[in-house]
Amino acid sequence: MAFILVVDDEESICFTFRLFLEQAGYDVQTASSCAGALTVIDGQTPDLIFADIMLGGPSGIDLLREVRHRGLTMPFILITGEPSMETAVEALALGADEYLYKPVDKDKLLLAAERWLRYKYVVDQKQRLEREKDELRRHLETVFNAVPDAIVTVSSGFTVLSVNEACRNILGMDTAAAGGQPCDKALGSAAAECMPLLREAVRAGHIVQRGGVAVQHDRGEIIVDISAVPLACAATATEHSPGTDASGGVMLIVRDVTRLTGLERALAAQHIRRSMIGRSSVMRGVFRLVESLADTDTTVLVTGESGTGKELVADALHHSGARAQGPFVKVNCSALSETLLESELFGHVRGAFTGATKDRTGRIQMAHGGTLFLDEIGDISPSVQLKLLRVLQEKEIERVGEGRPVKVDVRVVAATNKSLRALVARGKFREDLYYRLKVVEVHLPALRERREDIPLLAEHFIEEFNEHFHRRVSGLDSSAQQLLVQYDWPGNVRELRHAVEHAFIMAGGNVIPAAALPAELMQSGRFSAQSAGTGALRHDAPDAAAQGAEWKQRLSAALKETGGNKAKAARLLGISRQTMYRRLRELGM
Ligand SMILES: Nc1ncnc2c1ncn2[C@@H]1O[C@H](COP(=O)(O)OP(=O)(O)OP(=O)(O)O)[C@@H](O)[C@H]1O
Repeated sequence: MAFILVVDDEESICFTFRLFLEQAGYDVQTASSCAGALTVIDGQTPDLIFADIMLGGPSGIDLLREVRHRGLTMPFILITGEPSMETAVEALALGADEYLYKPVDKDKLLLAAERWLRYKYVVDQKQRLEREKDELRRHLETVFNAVPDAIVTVSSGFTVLSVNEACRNILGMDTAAAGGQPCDKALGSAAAECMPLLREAVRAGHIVQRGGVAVQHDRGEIIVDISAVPLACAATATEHSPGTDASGGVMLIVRDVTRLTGLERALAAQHIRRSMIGRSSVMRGVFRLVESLADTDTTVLVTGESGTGKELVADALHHSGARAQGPFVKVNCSALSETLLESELFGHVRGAFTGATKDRTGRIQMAHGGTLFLDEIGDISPSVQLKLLRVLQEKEIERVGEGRPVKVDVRVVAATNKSLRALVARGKFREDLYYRLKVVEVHLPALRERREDIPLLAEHFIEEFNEHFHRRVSGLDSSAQQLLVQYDWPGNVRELRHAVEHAFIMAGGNVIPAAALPAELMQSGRFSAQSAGTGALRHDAPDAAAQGAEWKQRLSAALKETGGNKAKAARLLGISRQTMYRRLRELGM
């Protein structure tokens, strides 16, 4: 409720004014002198004052002067019985809002009260909004200066409007002098990287970003992510809305990611070393090479015998590099016929050939923004070779049956266990494609060339199986380890993994004995070449009985594991079904 003070030395006026105003719903106090009025004001600030000029002592004008002197801005209405030009002028000059002549009737009084209280409400609201706006501006300024990213607002004519504190550290800017300067001058050495993005954002009217940009700085080189955001875009937070009017200027945001990049590199290296096991110097060299290639877009050819980990290398190159967020698409080139491979890789349009009932996106296009892994690349036909060459040279594809090329952004990693050089020599593989693929070659050595990695790999697989089968196998006994290290591993790490899985399942206890290993390994050790070939037991050997018992144990374990399924048990033991039946017969099982 509005509070009104009425000041008059005539008691009857105070009484009637109070009556009329209270009836209209106002809270009213009266005073008969200037001093009395000031006592009321000290207790509670009125929203409106009506004061007679003549108060029989200090006048209403003195009261007005004191009120304004105290910085109070409420409407002040002077009332006089003897209007004079001079007092009216003085009153208005001192800040009186209205000058009323007696007699003041009810309507005149209420009209004045209502008008001036409404005016006061509007003025109060405006002042409150301005205070809030000031507070918000101060708050934003604090945030603007506290954010760790360098922020520069730039007019559409590329003049610096404002900069925050972080610009000093990240861009080496003189933040006090930057406002009003041409942007390229204020940005100094960062201008070469930032200006094209600012221009593009103004031109296109949408956010333009670039990551991992190296900027020279007095602290040396730093790596930054740069975004240029049209201010209209920032205001409406409509990211990537093409066509936004950028005439309001652009905001440049520069984030120092030097430390982050270092951490990412360390994480990437960790990823590679965790997924790929090996301590031999040759494998350490492979890891170093893979780490250094992860962040590049270079085409990589991974070579090595089957099972040496070529796919793991492709996977590590993708997942520890800049394309990790993009797709990793694998194509096994030897698994498909020429036509199928072509449409699998490049896609096709409906009706391109019999059976092409609808449009299909090829794997290369699916890998856009990521990595395409072409396994068994040595097996592709001459026509696919030619098309692939175009992908590597032009970075574009053409779907089968469509004459229109489409741009693609893929990193190609190819793998082969064949000698592409020999295929080139025999005219089976295009030389130009060979060199395009082999920009960098990662060669994986056969397992027999790095026997020191075998115990480590076996341990790694046992841990994996422990987790998978919920067991606690602690490792291999020394003879089993010896067998693993001596064996030649024609199937390389894949074969080792299968052998350890086999032994893990066969072994009843917590330590894996040599007897639990697959037949081929046993044969390479204690069984004769003849038995290795036929799978027959050597009853003439001095330890035939022991071997028989061992086999009995292995066969029962395998049958138990497979729920009595002999075919599966034979597979588990690495022997043919016929051998399995023969052994069961021989051992009376
Ligand atoms: N260094 C390694 N550390 C751990 N596991 C490995 C390593 N190398 C290979 N492997 C494992 O061996 C198996 C075969 O690996 P991968 O498929 O990568 O080989 P490849 O060379 O691509 O084989 P292929 O030529 O037959 O396609 C996989 O189970 C893989 O996890």
